[in-house]
Amino acid sequence: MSLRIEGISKTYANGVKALQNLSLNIGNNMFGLLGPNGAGKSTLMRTIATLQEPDQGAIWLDDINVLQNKDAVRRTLGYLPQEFGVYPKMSAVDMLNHLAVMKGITNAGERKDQVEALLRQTNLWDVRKKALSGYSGGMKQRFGIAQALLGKPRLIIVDEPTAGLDPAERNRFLNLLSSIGRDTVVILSTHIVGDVKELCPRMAIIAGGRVLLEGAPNEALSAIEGRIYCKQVNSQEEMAEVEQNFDMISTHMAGGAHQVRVYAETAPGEGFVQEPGDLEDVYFLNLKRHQTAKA
Ligand SMILES: Nc1ncnc2c1ncn2[C@@H]1O[C@H](COP(=O)(O)OP(=O)(O)OP(=O)(O)O)[C@@H](O)[C@H]1O
Repeated sequence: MSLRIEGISKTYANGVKALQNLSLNIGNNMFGLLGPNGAGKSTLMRTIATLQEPDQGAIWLDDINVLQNKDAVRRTLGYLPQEFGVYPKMSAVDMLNHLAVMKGITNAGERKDQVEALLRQTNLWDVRKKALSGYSGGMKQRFGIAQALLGKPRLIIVDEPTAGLDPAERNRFLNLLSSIGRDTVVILSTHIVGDVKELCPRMAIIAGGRVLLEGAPNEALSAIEGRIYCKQVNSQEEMAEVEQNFDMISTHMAGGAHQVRVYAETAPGEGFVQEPGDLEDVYFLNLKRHQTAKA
Protein backbone atom coordinates (compact mmCIF):
# COMPACT_ATOMS: atom_id res chain seq x y z
CA MET A 1 0.00 0.00 0.00
CA SER A 2 1.24 3.52 -0.66
CA LEU A 3 0.10 7.05 0.01
CA ARG A 4 1.01 9.83 -2.42
CA ILE A 5 0.52 13.42 -1.34
CA GLU A 6 0.77 15.76 -4.31
CA GLY A 7 1.11 19.53 -3.95
CA ILE A 8 -1.21 20.06 -0.99
CA SER A 9 -1.76 23.66 0.13
CA LYS A 10 -3.94 25.05 2.91
CA THR A 11 -4.36 28.64 4.02
CA TYR A 12 -6.65 29.20 7.00
CA ALA A 13 -9.17 32.04 7.08
CA ASN A 14 -6.81 34.05 9.32
CA GLY A 15 -4.16 33.97 6.57
CA VAL A 16 -1.88 31.32 8.12
CA LYS A 17 -0.33 29.20 5.36
CA ALA A 18 -0.37 25.86 7.16
CA LEU A 19 0.62 23.75 4.11
CA GLN A 20 2.47 25.07 1.10
CA ASN A 21 2.58 22.88 -1.98
CA LEU A 22 3.57 19.88 0.12
CA SER A 23 4.31 16.54 -1.57
CA LEU A 24 5.34 13.24 0.02
CA ASN A 25 5.51 9.56 -0.92
CA ILE A 26 4.76 7.21 1.93
CA GLY A 27 5.02 3.44 1.61
CA ASN A 28 4.25 0.54 3.92
CA ASN A 29 5.75 0.52 7.38
CA MET A 30 6.24 3.33 9.85
CA PHE A 31 6.76 6.83 8.45
CA GLY A 32 7.86 9.59 10.83
CA LEU A 33 6.57 13.08 10.21
CA LEU A 34 8.75 15.30 12.32
CA GLY A 35 8.27 19.03 12.83
CA PRO A 36 8.08 21.74 15.47
CA ASN A 37 4.85 23.18 16.86
CA GLY A 38 2.93 24.91 14.11
CA ALA A 39 4.75 23.07 11.29
CA GLY A 40 1.47 21.92 9.77
CA LYS A 41 1.56 18.29 10.93
CA SER A 42 -1.96 18.16 12.35
CA THR A 43 -3.36 20.01 9.34
CA LEU A 44 -1.77 17.41 7.07
CA MET A 45 -2.95 14.50 9.25
CA ARG A 46 -6.53 15.80 9.32
CA THR A 47 -6.44 16.30 5.57
CA ILE A 48 -5.27 12.73 4.92
CA ALA A 49 -7.88 11.49 7.40
CA THR A 50 -10.53 13.24 5.20
CA LEU A 51 -11.60 15.54 8.04
CA GLN A 52 -10.52 18.72 6.34
CA GLU A 53 -10.29 19.99 2.75
CA PRO A 54 -7.08 21.40 1.31
CA ASP A 55 -7.21 24.40 -1.04
CA GLN A 56 -5.14 22.60 -3.64
CA GLY A 57 -3.50 19.29 -4.38
CA ALA A 58 -4.36 15.60 -4.48
CA ILE A 59 -3.87 12.56 -2.25
CA TRP A 60 -3.81 8.98 -3.53
CA LEU A 61 -4.04 5.84 -1.42
CA ASP A 62 -2.97 3.27 -4.01
CA ASP A 63 -5.55 4.01 -6.71
CA ILE A 64 -8.11 5.65 -4.42
CA ASN A 65 -8.44 9.41 -4.90
CA VAL A 66 -8.64 10.24 -1.19
CA LEU A 67 -10.26 13.67 -1.49
CA GLN A 68 -12.95 12.39 -3.83
CA ASN A 69 -13.65 9.00 -2.20
CA LYS A 70 -13.74 9.86 1.47
CA ASP A 71 -15.93 6.89 2.43
CA ALA A 72 -13.58 4.38 0.82
CA VAL A 73 -10.66 5.89 2.75
CA ARG A 74 -12.56 6.00 6.03
CA ARG A 75 -13.30 2.27 5.74
CA THR A 76 -9.59 1.50 5.77
CA LEU A 77 -8.40 4.25 8.08
CA GLY A 78 -7.38 4.14 11.74
CA TYR A 79 -6.84 7.56 13.28
CA LEU A 80 -5.57 8.65 16.67
CA PRO A 81 -5.95 12.44 16.69
CA GLN A 82 -3.90 14.77 18.84
CA GLU A 83 -6.96 15.57 20.94
CA PHE A 84 -8.90 12.37 21.36
CA GLY A 85 -11.75 14.19 23.05
CA VAL A 86 -13.57 13.59 26.26
CA TYR A 87 -13.17 10.18 27.84
CA PRO A 88 -16.51 8.98 29.05
CA LYS A 89 -17.44 7.06 32.16
CA MET A 90 -17.89 4.06 29.86
CA SER A 91 -15.49 1.12 30.21
CA ALA A 92 -12.87 0.39 27.55
CA VAL A 93 -14.56 -2.84 26.50
CA ASP A 94 -17.98 -1.19 26.11
CA MET A 95 -16.54 1.78 24.26
CA LEU A 96 -14.55 -0.43 21.88
CA ASN A 97 -17.65 -2.50 21.20
CA HIS A 98 -19.61 0.64 20.48
CA LEU A 99 -16.91 2.01 18.16
CA ALA A 100 -16.62 -1.36 16.44
CA VAL A 101 -20.34 -1.20 15.56
CA MET A 102 -19.84 2.35 14.26
CA LYS A 103 -16.97 1.07 12.13
CA GLY A 104 -19.30 -1.47 10.57
CA ILE A 105 -18.14 -4.63 12.37
CA THR A 106 -21.68 -5.94 12.69
CA ASN A 107 -20.98 -9.62 13.24
CA ALA A 108 -21.10 -10.08 17.04
CA GLY A 109 -18.59 -12.95 17.14
CA GLU A 110 -16.07 -11.14 14.99
CA ARG A 111 -16.53 -7.99 17.06
CA LYS A 112 -15.94 -9.82 20.32
CA ASP A 113 -12.78 -11.46 18.96
CA GLN A 114 -11.36 -8.19 17.65
CA VAL A 115 -12.14 -6.23 20.80
CA GLU A 116 -10.58 -8.91 22.99
CA ALA A 117 -7.47 -9.18 20.79
CA LEU A 118 -6.99 -5.40 20.79
CA LEU A 119 -7.43 -5.11 24.56
CA ARG A 120 -4.75 -7.77 25.00
CA GLN A 121 -2.44 -6.24 22.39
CA THR A 122 -2.64 -2.84 24.07
CA ASN A 123 -2.19 -4.39 27.51
CA LEU A 124 -5.56 -3.09 28.72
CA TRP A 125 -7.21 -6.45 29.27
CA ASP A 126 -6.95 -6.31 33.07
CA VAL A 127 -8.49 -2.82 33.17
CA ARG A 128 -11.04 -3.34 30.41
CA LYS A 129 -14.00 -2.86 32.76
CA LYS A 130 -12.65 0.32 34.33
CA ALA A 131 -14.14 3.68 33.22
CA LEU A 132 -12.01 5.39 30.56
CA SER A 133 -12.27 8.67 32.45
CA GLY A 134 -10.15 7.08 35.21
CA TYR A 135 -7.36 5.95 32.87
CA SER A 136 -3.85 7.42 33.11
CA GLY A 137 -2.40 9.35 30.15
CA GLY A 138 -0.52 6.30 28.90
CA MET A 139 -3.56 4.04 29.21
CA LYS A 140 -5.65 6.58 27.32
CA GLN A 141 -3.12 6.64 24.48
CA ARG A 142 -3.05 2.83 24.37
CA PHE A 143 -6.82 2.85 24.23
CA GLY A 144 -6.51 5.40 21.43
CA ILE A 145 -4.43 2.93 19.46
CA ALA A 146 -6.86 0.09 20.20
CA GLN A 147 -9.75 2.10 18.71
CA ALA A 148 -7.57 3.13 15.74
CA LEU A 149 -6.83 -0.54 14.99
CA LEU A 150 -10.49 -1.60 14.98
CA GLY A 151 -11.52 -2.99 11.60
CA LYS A 152 -7.91 -3.86 10.66
CA PRO A 153 -7.13 -0.60 8.85
CA ARG A 154 -4.42 -0.43 6.18
CA LEU A 155 -3.72 3.26 6.80
CA ILE A 156 -3.04 4.36 10.34
CA ILE A 157 -2.41 7.93 11.44
CA VAL A 158 -1.19 8.79 14.92
CA ASP A 159 -0.79 12.47 15.73
CA GLU A 160 1.74 13.33 18.45
CA PRO A 161 0.90 10.31 20.56
CA THR A 162 3.78 10.32 23.04
CA ALA A 163 3.69 13.97 24.17
CA GLY A 164 3.15 13.99 27.91
CA LEU A 165 3.83 10.29 28.49
CA ASP A 166 6.39 9.26 31.09
CA PRO A 167 9.40 7.27 29.77
CA ALA A 168 8.01 3.85 30.71
CA GLU A 169 4.63 4.54 29.10
CA ARG A 170 6.28 6.08 26.05
CA ASN A 171 8.35 2.94 25.66
CA ARG A 172 5.29 0.74 26.01
CA PHE A 173 3.47 2.87 23.45
CA LEU A 174 6.32 2.79 20.92
CA ASN A 175 6.60 -1.00 21.28
CA LEU A 176 2.89 -1.25 20.61
CA LEU A 177 3.17 0.89 17.47
CA SER A 178 6.07 -1.21 16.21
CA SER A 179 3.93 -4.34 16.53
CA ILE A 180 1.52 -3.07 13.86
CA GLY A 181 1.74 -5.11 10.67
CA ARG A 182 4.37 -4.23 8.12
CA ASP A 183 1.86 -4.30 5.28
CA THR A 184 0.19 -1.20 6.74
CA VAL A 185 0.99 2.47 6.16
CA VAL A 186 1.56 4.01 9.58
CA ILE A 187 2.17 7.76 9.82
CA LEU A 188 3.57 8.90 13.13
CA SER A 189 3.43 12.67 13.50
CA THR A 190 5.63 13.99 16.28
CA HIS A 191 7.96 16.73 17.46
CA ILE A 192 9.98 14.17 19.43
CA VAL A 193 13.06 13.14 17.43
CA GLY A 194 13.56 9.99 19.53
CA ASP A 195 10.18 8.58 18.45
CA VAL A 196 11.27 8.68 14.81
CA LYS A 197 14.78 7.47 15.56
CA GLU A 198 13.51 4.39 17.32
CA LEU A 199 10.72 3.38 14.99
CA CYS A 200 10.76 4.80 11.50
CA PRO A 201 12.68 3.45 8.50
CA ARG A 202 11.58 6.56 6.59
CA MET A 203 10.81 10.09 7.65
CA ALA A 204 10.21 13.66 6.62
CA ILE A 205 10.97 16.88 8.45
CA ILE A 206 8.42 19.61 7.86
CA ALA A 207 8.27 23.23 8.97
CA GLY A 208 6.27 26.20 7.78
CA GLY A 209 4.04 23.82 5.82
CA ARG A 210 6.91 22.61 3.62
CA VAL A 211 9.05 19.48 3.44
CA LEU A 212 12.61 20.26 4.47
CA LEU A 213 13.94 16.71 4.17
CA GLU A 214 12.55 13.34 3.14
CA GLY A 215 14.31 10.00 3.31
CA ALA A 216 15.73 7.35 5.61
CA PRO A 217 17.11 8.49 8.98
CA ASN A 218 20.27 6.49 8.22
CA GLU A 219 20.86 8.39 4.96
CA ALA A 220 20.33 11.69 6.73
CA LEU A 221 22.85 10.63 9.37
CA SER A 222 25.41 9.60 6.73
CA ALA A 223 25.18 13.08 5.22
CA ILE A 224 26.42 14.71 8.45
CA GLU A 225 28.88 12.00 9.46
CA GLY A 226 32.28 13.37 10.51
CA ARG A 227 30.93 16.93 10.54
CA ILE A 228 29.56 17.25 14.04
CA TYR A 229 31.80 18.79 16.69
CA CYS A 230 31.19 19.52 20.34
CA LYS A 231 32.82 21.94 22.75
CA GLN A 232 32.35 22.98 26.34
CA VAL A 233 31.84 26.72 26.73
CA ASN A 234 32.31 28.48 30.03
CA SER A 235 30.77 31.91 29.51
CA GLN A 236 28.09 33.75 27.60
CA GLU A 237 30.83 35.53 25.64
CA GLU A 238 32.35 32.24 24.55
CA MET A 239 28.91 30.98 23.53
CA ALA A 240 28.27 34.14 21.50
CA GLU A 241 31.65 33.76 19.82
CA VAL A 242 30.90 30.17 18.79
CA GLU A 243 27.49 31.23 17.51
CA GLN A 244 29.01 33.99 15.43
CA ASN A 245 31.88 32.01 13.94
CA PHE A 246 30.41 28.56 13.47
CA ASP A 247 27.33 26.81 12.21
CA MET A 248 25.92 26.14 15.67
CA ILE A 249 23.30 23.40 15.87
CA SER A 250 22.33 23.25 19.50
CA THR A 251 23.42 23.70 23.09
CA HIS A 252 23.04 21.19 25.89
CA MET A 253 23.82 21.13 29.57
CA ALA A 254 26.13 18.29 30.59
CA GLY A 255 27.38 17.94 34.15
CA GLY A 256 26.36 21.55 34.88
CA ALA A 257 28.35 22.96 31.91
CA HIS A 258 27.19 24.19 28.52
CA GLN A 259 28.12 22.03 25.54
CA VAL A 260 27.69 23.45 22.07
CA ARG A 261 27.33 21.34 18.94
CA VAL A 262 28.39 22.73 15.59
CA TYR A 263 28.33 21.54 12.01
CA ALA A 264 31.67 22.00 10.20
CA GLU A 265 33.10 20.62 6.97
CA THR A 266 36.61 20.66 8.48
CA ALA A 267 37.86 20.54 12.07
CA PRO A 268 36.81 23.85 13.68
CA GLY A 269 39.87 24.11 15.94
CA GLU A 270 40.96 24.03 19.53
CA GLY A 271 38.60 22.69 22.15
CA PHE A 272 36.24 21.02 19.65
CA VAL A 273 35.86 17.25 19.73
CA GLN A 274 34.35 15.30 16.85
CA GLU A 275 31.17 13.46 17.83
CA PRO A 276 28.97 10.92 16.07
CA GLY A 277 26.01 12.64 14.41
CA ASP A 278 22.56 12.19 15.88
CA LEU A 279 19.11 12.50 14.30
CA GLU A 280 18.61 15.54 16.55
CA ASP A 281 21.52 17.20 14.74
CA VAL A 282 19.82 16.51 11.41
CA TYR A 283 16.57 17.94 12.75
CA PHE A 284 18.01 21.11 14.30
CA LEU A 285 20.27 21.72 11.30
CA ASN A 286 17.34 21.54 8.90
CA LEU A 287 15.20 23.82 11.07
CA LYS A 288 18.05 26.29 11.34
CA ARG A 289 18.61 26.36 7.58
CA HIS A 290 14.86 26.88 7.14
CA GLN A 291 14.86 29.82 9.60
CA THR A 292 17.90 31.36 7.92
CA ALA A 293 16.35 31.01 4.48
CA LYS A 294 13.17 32.71 5.74
CA ALA A 295 15.05 35.64 7.32
N1 LIG B 1 -8.37 26.09 12.43
C1 LIG B 1 -7.32 26.91 12.31
N2 LIG B 1 -7.49 28.21 12.04
C2 LIG B 1 -6.43 29.04 11.89
N3 LIG B 1 -5.16 28.67 12.01
C3 LIG B 1 -4.90 27.38 12.29
C4 LIG B 1 -5.97 26.42 12.46
N4 LIG B 1 -5.43 25.22 12.73
C5 LIG B 1 -4.10 25.39 12.72
N5 LIG B 1 -3.78 26.68 12.46
C6 LIG B 1 -2.43 27.25 12.32
O1 LIG B 1 -1.80 26.58 11.25
C7 LIG B 1 -0.43 26.33 11.54
C8 LIG B 1 -0.18 24.83 11.48
O2 LIG B 1 -0.87 24.21 12.57
P1 LIG B 1 -0.89 22.64 12.85
O3 LIG B 1 -1.73 22.41 14.05
O4 LIG B 1 -1.24 21.95 11.59
O5 LIG B 1 0.64 22.37 13.16
P2 LIG B 1 1.33 21.21 14.00
O6 LIG B 1 2.62 20.95 13.30
O7 LIG B 1 0.40 20.09 14.19
O8 LIG B 1 1.62 21.95 15.35
P3 LIG B 1 1.29 21.50 16.88
O9 LIG B 1 2.34 20.52 17.23
O10 LIG B 1 1.45 22.81 17.61
O11 LIG B 1 -0.10 20.98 16.88
C9 LIG B 1 -0.17 26.95 12.90
O12 LIG B 1 0.36 28.23 12.69
C10 LIG B 1 -1.56 27.00 13.53
O13 LIG B 1 -1.64 28.06 14.44
